[in-house]
Order: sequence, then C-alpha cells, then structure tokens
Amino acid sequence: MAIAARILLLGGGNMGAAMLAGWLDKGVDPANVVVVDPRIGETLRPLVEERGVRHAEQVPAESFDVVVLAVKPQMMGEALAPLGTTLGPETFVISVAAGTTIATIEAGIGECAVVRAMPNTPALIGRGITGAFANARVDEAGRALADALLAASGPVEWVDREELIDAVTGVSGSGPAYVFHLAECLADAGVAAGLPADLAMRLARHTVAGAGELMIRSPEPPEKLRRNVTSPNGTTQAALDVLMAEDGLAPLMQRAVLAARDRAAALAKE
Ligand SMILES: NC(=O)C1=CN([C@@H]2O[C@H](COP(=O)(O)OP(=O)(O)OC[C@H]3O[C@@H](n4cnc5c(N)ncnc54)[C@H](O)[C@@H]3O)[C@@H](O)[C@H]2O)C=CC1
Ligand SMILES: O=C(O)[C@@H]1CCC=N1
Repeated sequence: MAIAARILLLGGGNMGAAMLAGWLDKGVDPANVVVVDPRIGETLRPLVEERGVRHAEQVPAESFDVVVLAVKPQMMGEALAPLGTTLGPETFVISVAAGTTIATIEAGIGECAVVRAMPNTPALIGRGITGAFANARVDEAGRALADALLAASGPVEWVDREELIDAVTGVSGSGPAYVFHLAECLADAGVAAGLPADLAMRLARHTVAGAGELMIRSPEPPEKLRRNVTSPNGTTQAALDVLMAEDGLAPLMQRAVLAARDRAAALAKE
C-alpha cells in the first residue's frame, strides 16, 4: 500500500528515527512527515538534513492523518499536552511507548482511535518485527494505514488483547538486547577459552548474525537447526548439556522475559 498520510512523529530518537527511515525507504514523501523533538540525534540528523524530513521543536499548527508517539513513557504526559489543539476528527494515534496504556493516552488527549504497537530496533535495517493492538475506534482504513506504517520495518503481528503488548515487549521489543548480550557473553567466553578479545568478538558477532540469518531463511524450526549442529556425543552436545540443564538458559530466559513484561506493566503506573 502506498502511504500518502500526513504523519506527525513525536520523538525522533532510536525508535522514532528507525521507523521513519523505514517509511522513507517505502516511499513516504518526506514533505508529509514532521518530526517533533527538542533535539536532533545522530540517527535523525541524516533523515532531516539529507532526506528532507521536516523537524520542529514544537507541534506545528497543522493537521495530520496520524500521530506517532515515540517518546519515552516518562515523557508521554509532556508530549501529549500540546496535541489537544491539533487533533482533527480524522486523526489517529500510533504509540510505540513501552507500558503506556491506551487509557493513559486517552486521558491525555481524549477518546480517540489508538494503535498500541511494539516494534524493535532492527527496524533500522528493515529487519524488525512489531506486535500491535488496535482499540475499537480504529476503523479498517486506520488499521490498514497502521499496518502499512509498521510493516515498513518488518512483519506486523496483531494481538487481540492490549495486555499482550507487554508480553510482546518482553520477547521482541527488548529481545534484541538479549541477543546482543548473548554475543557479548559468547565473546567473553571465547577470551576465557584462550582467544584474543578482538578475534573472540568477531567470531561471536558473525556466529549470532549468521545463525539469525539462517533461522530466517531456512524453513526448518530452530530446534531442527540446533540438532543439525549437534553431533552425537560431540562438542555442541557438551555445551548444550550445560545450557539445557535444569538451571540453564530456559528458566533464565523465562525470568528475563517476565521481568521485562512486568516492568512494562509497572511503567504504566508511574
Ligand atoms: N529503543 C527500543 O528498542 C524501543 C523503544 N520503544 C519505545 O520507543 C519510545 C522511544 O524510545 P527510544 O527511541 O529508545 O528513546 P530515545 O531516548 O532514543 O528517543 C526519545 C526521543 O524523544 C524526544 N523527546 C523527549 N521529550 C519529547 C517531547 N515532549 N516531544 C517530542 N519528543 C520528545 C527525545 O529528545 C528523544 O530524541 C519509548 O517509549 C520506548 O518504550 C519501543 C520499542 C523498542
Ligand atoms: O527498554 C525499554 O523500555 C524499551 C522498550 C522495548 C525496548 N526498549
């Protein structure tokens, strides 16, 4: 779907700029986007200076088809305050803020059509994935527009209960950080096994990236790909005996994901 909507993006930081880059790559006219942010960060700068997206420090007095909220949850009240006067009856809101509920958004700007979405930073290279929930006021056209905007950075998975967005946050919103940490741990373990640090990091980065790419390109599930690496009684089996022990990675990952999910729910109350 060609995206002709006029877009107001509040917050052009890591996530806002990543989504914006995706929209431009999908053919959104930069003249149709205004980014409101008190500062221009490194990711946003080329989009403004080289690709012609409009930047403003204050919400401009013009109408938009969609307002995308990409500020920190703690800044949401402040970011929503100036919107009261600019929202027209056709405008609708997409929020990517972790934890911020639709009720909080509606408390700030009144009842409106809201899509609450949870993307992730691989959006920056068009390899994100987004979970999304639409409230009852979002009509078919709004949902299609939200889908097109969010799909610019990867697949969109719609959920039918708002609270599931917190669980999505725990798995895929925060998930890239777990994978980067895995690469850090793998590299550190390589150093402990005797490798020079720079070589260990190269091995770890390429291993994580290559395994990720294989998982996306292969029709096989991760379990089969894991088995393909694991020779009976070989080296991988020795490592997996540690990782798959009762107190291994599975319970640790479960605790981590639940901690992120619960933190999202707690953010809603701050
Ligand atoms: N970074 C990530 O991996 C993900 C972040 N998110 C959500 O995206 C939102 C933004 O997170 P990041 O981009 O990481 O943070 P960030 O700190 O990189 O970006 C936030 C931006 O908002 C700007 N800002 C502050 N007050 C503002 C206001 N009143 N009006 C307009 N802009 C204002 C800041 O100057 C900053 O550039 C958060 O709510 C977060 O939960 C969602 C998915 C993934
Ligand atoms: O850490 C956070 O709160 C945000 C939400 C998901 C990823 N980063």
